[in-house]
Amino acid sequence: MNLVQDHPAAPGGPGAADGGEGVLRLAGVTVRFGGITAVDQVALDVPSGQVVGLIGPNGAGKTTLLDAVSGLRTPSRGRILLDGADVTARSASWLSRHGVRRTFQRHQAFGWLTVRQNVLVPLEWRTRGRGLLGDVLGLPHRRRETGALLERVDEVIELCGLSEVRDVNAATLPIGQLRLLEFARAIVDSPRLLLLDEPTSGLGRRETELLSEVLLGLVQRHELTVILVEHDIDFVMGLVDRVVCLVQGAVLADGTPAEIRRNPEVIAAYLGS
Ligand SMILES: Nc1ncnc2c1ncn2[C@@H]1O[C@H](COP(=O)(O)OP(=O)(O)OP(=O)(O)O)[C@@H](O)[C@H]1O
Repeated sequence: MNLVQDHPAAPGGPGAADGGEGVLRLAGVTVRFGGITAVDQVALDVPSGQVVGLIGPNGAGKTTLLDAVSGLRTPSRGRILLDGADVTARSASWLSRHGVRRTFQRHQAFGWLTVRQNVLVPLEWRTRGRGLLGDVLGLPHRRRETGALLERVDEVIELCGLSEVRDVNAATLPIGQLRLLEFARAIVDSPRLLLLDEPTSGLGRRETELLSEVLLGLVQRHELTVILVEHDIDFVMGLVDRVVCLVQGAVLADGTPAEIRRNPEVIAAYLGS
């Protein structure tokens, strides 16, 4: 089974609506919480295979923007297009089945499941509700399908340096391995668009390097499109093609890492001298 980016396309097909050519297009996306405008008319086109760093001070709206793109929060105004199709009102589960996967600042692993079982969970939908763990004991053709999914799970566990703790309950893992598990869960179903919310927080230097290597490998091999929210500026700048700086919900600057590093407004608002 080829799990690499074989998600159903968004209805309308690639580029079908509005002439959208990028994987993701944000048009005037605004998210309000009562009187607070957390995201303010953000417009962004992200082409396939691009790695975008989303930076900005605390409270700038970075996580809220990821929430909107991943379907956890419906924008108050504006539109979100995926492969040219309007997905503004789509649910998080619909978007995840169509290749939009994410991590969270606080990991979402199930503590009572092993690492392997945790990494299986995002693949459950591919069994059409039959129950993946139950399939292991099922009919021969089901066992073959399930075998391919388990192979993929073990491949990702190894890629993320978690093989030694594969059968350990997640609750007993240190924070660094929990973050890597969160990352493994986000990539196991071969997303087209990967949204990472501060993936290096809690990681040691070696783990950060590992994450960076795995991410670069995925981007190079599979044209994975990534939006990365991160405060570790060296990590961001070394990894991304493009940096977008948000301040008070709005885009302050958008450019290459080198352009952003020397942008006086970004330096004043966030980077410092
Ligand atoms: N559920 C909510 N209800 C009300 N206000 C919220 C909610 N979530 C976020 N906010 C507000 O929206 C603004 C943007 O918050 P958000 O968490 O998106 O910022 P951020 O850039 O991700 O910050 P950080 O770098 O600290 O994670 C902040 O003013 C925050 O207090």
